[in-house]
Amino acid sequence: MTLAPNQTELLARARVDLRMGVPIVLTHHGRTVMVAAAETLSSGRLNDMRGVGAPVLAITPRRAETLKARAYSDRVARIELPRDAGTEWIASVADPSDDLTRPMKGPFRTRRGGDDGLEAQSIALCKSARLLPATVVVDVSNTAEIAADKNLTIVSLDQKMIDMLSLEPVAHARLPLTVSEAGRLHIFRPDDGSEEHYAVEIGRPARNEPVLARLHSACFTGDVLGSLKCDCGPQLHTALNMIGQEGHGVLLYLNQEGRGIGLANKMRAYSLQDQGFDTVEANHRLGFEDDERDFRIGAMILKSLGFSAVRLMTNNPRKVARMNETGIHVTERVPLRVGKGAHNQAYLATKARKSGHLL
Ligand SMILES: Nc1nc2c(ncn2[C@@H]2O[C@H](COP(=O)(O)OP(=O)(O)OP(=O)(O)O)[C@@H](O)[C@H]2O)c(=O)[nH]1
Ligand SMILES: [Zn+2]
Repeated sequence: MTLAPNQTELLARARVDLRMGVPIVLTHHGRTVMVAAAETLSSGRLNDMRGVGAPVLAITPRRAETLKARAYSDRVARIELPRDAGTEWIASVADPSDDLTRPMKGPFRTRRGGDDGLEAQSIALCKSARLLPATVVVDVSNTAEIAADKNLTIVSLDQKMIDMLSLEPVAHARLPLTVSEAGRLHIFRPDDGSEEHYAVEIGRPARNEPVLARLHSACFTGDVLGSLKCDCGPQLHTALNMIGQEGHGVLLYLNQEGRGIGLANKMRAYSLQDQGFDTVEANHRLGFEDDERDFRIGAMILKSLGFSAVRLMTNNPRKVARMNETGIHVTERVPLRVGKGAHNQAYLATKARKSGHLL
């Protein structure tokens, strides 16, 4: 046991720094870089980073494709920052909101060859901080001096990243609901400092039988505001009703807003959808994959509650596949087709066509 923060804890700290616009330092196998999130970097700090060396703007291959920039790698594209490029230039490359009104972005000089591991890691950090997936990265020669002098968070990635997230149950209490008075809400806290997730248990489902279950991803707009752009609100309430009628079951409310990109990025995606792009194209233009969710979280919560088999309420075959792969046996898929209307018809059709959802 040591007082000093470990790698997971330093990464949590680094995510907050990036959100606040404070650069961080990443090291791996003798290479050291300073990293800032494109979205939050100020002009003053950009100038400071230029004093260290020649920065690149790291973006995802998805975003590079939209910008017609060569990625030379399947994990990251590194655009050389022109001498006169300021934060406005960086924002216009990272953020697609004005792509249509300013179609002539570029041409871009991208770096080829060399080690791009830290650039790729920096983008993964931005994604987990729910920021736009774009970073300004500069190689640093005098690590100790820079970090000690400026008090920046330094994270060494030499140790293999522990991909095995773990979640702890922190509290639960009785919660009578409209659909059933026998409700109980459980809170689970990930050990990497990310958002907590919830399980609504109704009745006292037997642990040795397949439980009627829903893995619901947070949708503030649909679940809370009653947005007509998606089917989330009706799916949430129908699932709770079905479990209530059966008398036993569990609904996981996973804080993976916007298929894991966060609400701010989802609103950026909605704005692109208003410009004519569909839900998948909008994610790609922003630099994200179609779906950035980690469904292992759902499986871990189910296991922690003592379940090993589910009758899963979903139209998404990926959820079924991921549950089976992560040790939760799906004995039956229970369709959940509700909430179709004029505003979300095209959205649901795109999910069926491009993401394999069952209509
Ligand atoms: N990025 C993005 N996310 C969206 C959009 N519309 C809805 N979402 C999010 O999509 C997720 C929908 O989650 P779910 O309903 O659990 O999942 P699903 O993949 O549709 O599968 P099932 O509902 O189980 O059939 C929520 O996190 C919403 O916030 C969109 O246009 N773009
Ligand atoms: Zn929704």
